[in-house]
Amino acid sequence: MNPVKVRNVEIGTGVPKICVPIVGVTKEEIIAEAKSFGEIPVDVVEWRVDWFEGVFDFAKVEDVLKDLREALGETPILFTFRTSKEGGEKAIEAGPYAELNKNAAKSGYVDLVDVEVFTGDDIVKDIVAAAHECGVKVVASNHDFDKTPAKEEIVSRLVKMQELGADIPKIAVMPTCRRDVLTLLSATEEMYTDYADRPIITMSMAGTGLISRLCGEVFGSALTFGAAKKASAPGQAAVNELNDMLQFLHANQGL
Ligand SMILES: O=C1C[C@@](O)(C(=O)O)C[C@@H](O)[C@@H]1O
Repeated sequence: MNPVKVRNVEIGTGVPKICVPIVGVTKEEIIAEAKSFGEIPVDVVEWRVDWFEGVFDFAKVEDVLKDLREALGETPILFTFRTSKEGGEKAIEAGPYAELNKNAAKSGYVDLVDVEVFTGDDIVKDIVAAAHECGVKVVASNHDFDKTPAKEEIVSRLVKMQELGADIPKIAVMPTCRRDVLTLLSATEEMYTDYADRPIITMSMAGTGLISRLCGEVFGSALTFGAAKKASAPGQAAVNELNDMLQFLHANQGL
């Protein structure tokens, strides 16, 4: 297992890292939210740029990124355009999607970019190469907001992300019953133990799946999303409580 180091944060060792999403619409909202993070335990900030009103004008995106970087100091920034196909706010064609992510990586303001693995293998490889050229890490992702695929399917998607060169494979799935949560955890354990040579991120969404956002240290998920103001997906707990739970589980691993 090779941890991924972004700024001063090591993803893949010890307590799962906490990522807090920003889902503001205007520049003012986005920067105000970033400035409010001073007191809370945040390892990584995700800017969900698909919520931003100026997302299709890169000059506006870069203008926000510059101020975000200033507001966040050394906290790593994960740049994410979540497409409407995978639960995000807006649709985008593959070409502009690739351009946006490559421009974000080139801007020098972001540390990680999220790339949806089902955008297409060639485009994913192209974004990965461009990001790596700028020293930016890639989180490959996949989301199913309706159901939980079979364990073998979850593992094979995570393996595919790894093969395409992503630094951190990630999958979020919706449980339709309690057993689905076990399927996600079992897939996580299998990927972590048998296939992964890098950190992975997994979660089962909504209240039923919340347990999966707490126990990553046991089953092998290296990072978990918590909410500061507004959650970006169902099942994200408040970040202070989330941190307490992670610390509790970590402190008692030696029992
Ligand atoms: O991929 C993810 C995970 C997520 O969907 C969640 O369930 O916490 C939240 C998104 O903002 C993020 O990009």
